[in-house]
Amino acid sequence: MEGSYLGHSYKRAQNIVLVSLRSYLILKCYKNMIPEYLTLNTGAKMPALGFGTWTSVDRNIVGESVEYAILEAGYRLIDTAYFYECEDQIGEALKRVFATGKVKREDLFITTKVWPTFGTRIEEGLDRSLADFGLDYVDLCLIHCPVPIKCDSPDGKPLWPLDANGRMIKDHSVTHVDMYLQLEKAYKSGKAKAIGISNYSEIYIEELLKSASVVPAVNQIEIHPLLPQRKLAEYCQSKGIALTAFSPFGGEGAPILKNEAVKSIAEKYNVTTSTILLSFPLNLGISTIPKSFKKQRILDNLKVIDLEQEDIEKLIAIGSKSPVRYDREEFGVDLGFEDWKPELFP
Ligand SMILES: NC(=O)C1=CN([C@@H]2O[C@H](COP(=O)(O)OP(=O)(O)OC[C@H]3O[C@@H](n4cnc5c(N)ncnc54)[C@H](OP(=O)(O)O)[C@@H]3O)[C@@H](O)[C@H]2O)C=CC1
Ligand SMILES: O=C1Nc2ccccc2C1=O
Repeated sequence: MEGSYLGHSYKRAQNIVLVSLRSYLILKCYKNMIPEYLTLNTGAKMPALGFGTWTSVDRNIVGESVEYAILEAGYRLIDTAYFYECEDQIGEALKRVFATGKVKREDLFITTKVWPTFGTRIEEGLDRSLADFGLDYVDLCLIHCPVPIKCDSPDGKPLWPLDANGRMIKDHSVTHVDMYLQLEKAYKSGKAKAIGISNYSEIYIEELLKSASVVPAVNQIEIHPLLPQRKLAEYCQSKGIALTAFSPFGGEGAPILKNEAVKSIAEKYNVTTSTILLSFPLNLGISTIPKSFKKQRILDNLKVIDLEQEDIEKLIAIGSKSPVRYDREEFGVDLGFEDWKPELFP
């Protein structure tokens, strides 16, 4: 009796172990569908989900938000730019983070962007960011956008010089290809472990690749269900250029969180709409960098899930016919995006 009882409990234990092992393996495969990192064409691993830092409303709390995001929430990628005018605050935050001894420089992936008022002095633009950070290298440095902007002052300001007609003043003495070739020098000097581009459409990338000796590691562009940019994304991926989706919620005020079609997919999975919007690029192998300076949202924005193929397709369909671009800055040139509508940029 005792023997059979022991035998029974042994079998039960064995079953429990087998079932647990099977669940673990299923869960492991399931979890693995969303990448934790993207491997760049340099071989470096870039965290797939990072922390955005651009704001026009609450710049005074960028530093403390970055500190919280790294130390309390566990973000390891910080996305910033000279244009955001907060890199000094981020530098101070990084010093506080390193002083805890819990996170080291090599645990973090810092992305910055050189603003094109430094069109003829790209390396100097990067040096200014490095000085503000108090770092001797960044993990990724991007040309912020492919339109050189006129500037005569050492600090690259004004960032958005306008002529008497309110048009942004371009610098015709330099091309977007020249800007990138200067960035290649910074890469070769080790100040940027990887280099890339931002706001580049296919036509600009084609031109760039004819002269570049270093294929951009990343193109950072606006991507979300209302602007899926599938053709550009697939083109970049075919060239070994990883993508980062900016404005995953549609930018300030997070307008896409109110989209009914996205909401109904969130209901199906019993998750928040923000989880769906962040899971969307990740399920397509695209990294993303949501911005929030609110503690609970900083934590919430780490929640992502695997989406079924039919839902990924539903999300792509939302903006495929009539894409909506929220980042509508007027550079005075056609940036060559498929959804470009001149009337949006009068
Ligand atoms: N390369 C480029 O040209 C560009 C790059 N970027 C980068 O991409 C990052 C992200 O894009 P961004 O334009 O900031 O916009 P996002 O799409 O990340 O949206 C930010 C807005 O969403 C709100 N928000 C964040 N999380 C939540 C949540 N869980 N629930 C409700 N609201 C939320 C934020 O408010 P709150 O802070 O109050 O939570 C803020 O108003 C930028 O910060 C920047 O680093 C952005 C634009 C252009
Ligand atoms: O995050 C950003 N917000 C912006 C607004 C205008 C131009 C560039 C950017 C960014 O990179």
